Amino acid sequence: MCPQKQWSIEQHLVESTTSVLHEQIHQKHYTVPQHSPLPEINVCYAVDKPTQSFLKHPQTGSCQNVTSNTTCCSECVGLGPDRYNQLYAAYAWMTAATVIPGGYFVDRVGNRVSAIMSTCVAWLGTSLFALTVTGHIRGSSVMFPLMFCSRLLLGAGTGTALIVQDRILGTWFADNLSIVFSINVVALRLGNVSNFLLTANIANWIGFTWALWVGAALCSTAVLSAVFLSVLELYGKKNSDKKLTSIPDLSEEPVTLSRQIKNIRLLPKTYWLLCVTAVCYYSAYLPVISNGSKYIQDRYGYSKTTAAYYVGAVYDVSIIIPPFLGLLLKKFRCTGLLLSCSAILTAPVYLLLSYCSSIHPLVLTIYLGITYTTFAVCVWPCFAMLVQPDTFGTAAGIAIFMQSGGVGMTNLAVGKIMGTTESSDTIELLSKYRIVFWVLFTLSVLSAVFSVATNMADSRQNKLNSIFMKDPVPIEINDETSSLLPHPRTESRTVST
Ligand SMILES: C[C@H](N)C(=O)N[C@@H](CCCCN)C(=O)O
Repeated sequence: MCPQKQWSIEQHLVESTTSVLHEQIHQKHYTVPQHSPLPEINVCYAVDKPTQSFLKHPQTGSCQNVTSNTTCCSECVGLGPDRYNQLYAAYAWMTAATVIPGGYFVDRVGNRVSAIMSTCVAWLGTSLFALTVTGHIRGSSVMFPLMFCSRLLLGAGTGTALIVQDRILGTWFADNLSIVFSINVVALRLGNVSNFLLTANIANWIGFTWALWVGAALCSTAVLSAVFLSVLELYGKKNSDKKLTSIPDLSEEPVTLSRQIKNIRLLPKTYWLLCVTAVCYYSAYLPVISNGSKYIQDRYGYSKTTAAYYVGAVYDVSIIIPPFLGLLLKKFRCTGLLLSCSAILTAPVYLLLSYCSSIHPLVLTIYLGITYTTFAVCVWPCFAMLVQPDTFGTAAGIAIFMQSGGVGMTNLAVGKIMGTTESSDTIELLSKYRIVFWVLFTLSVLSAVFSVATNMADSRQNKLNSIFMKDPVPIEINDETSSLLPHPRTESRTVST
């Protein structure tokens, strides 16, 4: 199945030598980035890969009583791996727990209030985390509980902020969904990459504590952006010559729970099929991002830095190609079809990573970057095309809740397969990786199947592929009391005044 090319020992030695050079150049660069919503929020992460060494290192505080043969880290706070990973879990599960009520909250109070409140909560979380490693709190018995609380706040804030972000794009740019969502993916990934380029270097330059405070200060730009956005939205709604949104202002009929429940029940089948498509895709893709660096070290023999650099290539691609994809979709208006193509073309990469060591891992990570980026640029605008803005928050909350649940379960499954302690036998280790890749491949195939089912379910109205629409139906933004408009939302729309 794969072109057979055995890497000789010499080749591995050459590779490991050059990777040492890489180490000098790219130290602390591409460790595994994590997904994050609003680009400004991205600097809100207090716990991320570049700072993990300061957090996990067992040695804490001053180094006076450290014996010569013990590594010392006066900056470190000594959480250890278990408590460090509890901070990640706190964030992930809080995001999942809050996105549904958060999405309803967004629909109820509108973009402006929810944008400001969600970014304030995230900023509070980041600031609290910085406080925990400052002064007398650092190393005290309350440090970790406060850290844990800060991660809960961050999870609640960023999860809701992600929904607000997409709702604003879907509300204000319904005529250019592909373009704006592709730019959004670029902003997200720029946030990831800049976060990993800056955080560790700042920590090394002015110390870990100050690095976290710099992060908290940068996170405040998310709040300032939300305030500026709110001013713009107010101005836009008062001065625009067309009704840009069907979202009721507070002065109009408020969004009620019963109305939202009715609207959710009225959501088309395509929405639910799209949710499953996204769940399966991200459940397969994200574990590769989080475990890819270690796998590349174990499977191909690269250094930690080189391996992380190769995994980071996924995000390099995500910074470059989205605008081109957005322009392509704007012209051909076949978002649903491209979604299926990306899902189908992603599936083989999991088996190639597992079985074809003769293919350079960088080739496969760049390939994954292209298919993932195409999928991300397509899937989120599809939600905006299927759901009206006044229900989008609740609907997006359900979608992200399902996605978080799927990703969480897949990560647990991967952990169970790999075992609590890493196998020292390479053959056994690689056979465990192979099982993992078969699980991810299966999820990816399911994602492709459900993406095709989504397009088939949409084929009557062609909301996702308006290129096939015979006579584009003008979108009438009628009174806000109606629930879901019968008309499909397409890239080209006519709105009533
Ligand atoms: C993991 C997180 N919930 C997520 O889905 N991240 C997506 C968000 C893309 C948002 C586009 N408006 C990603 O691909 O990073």
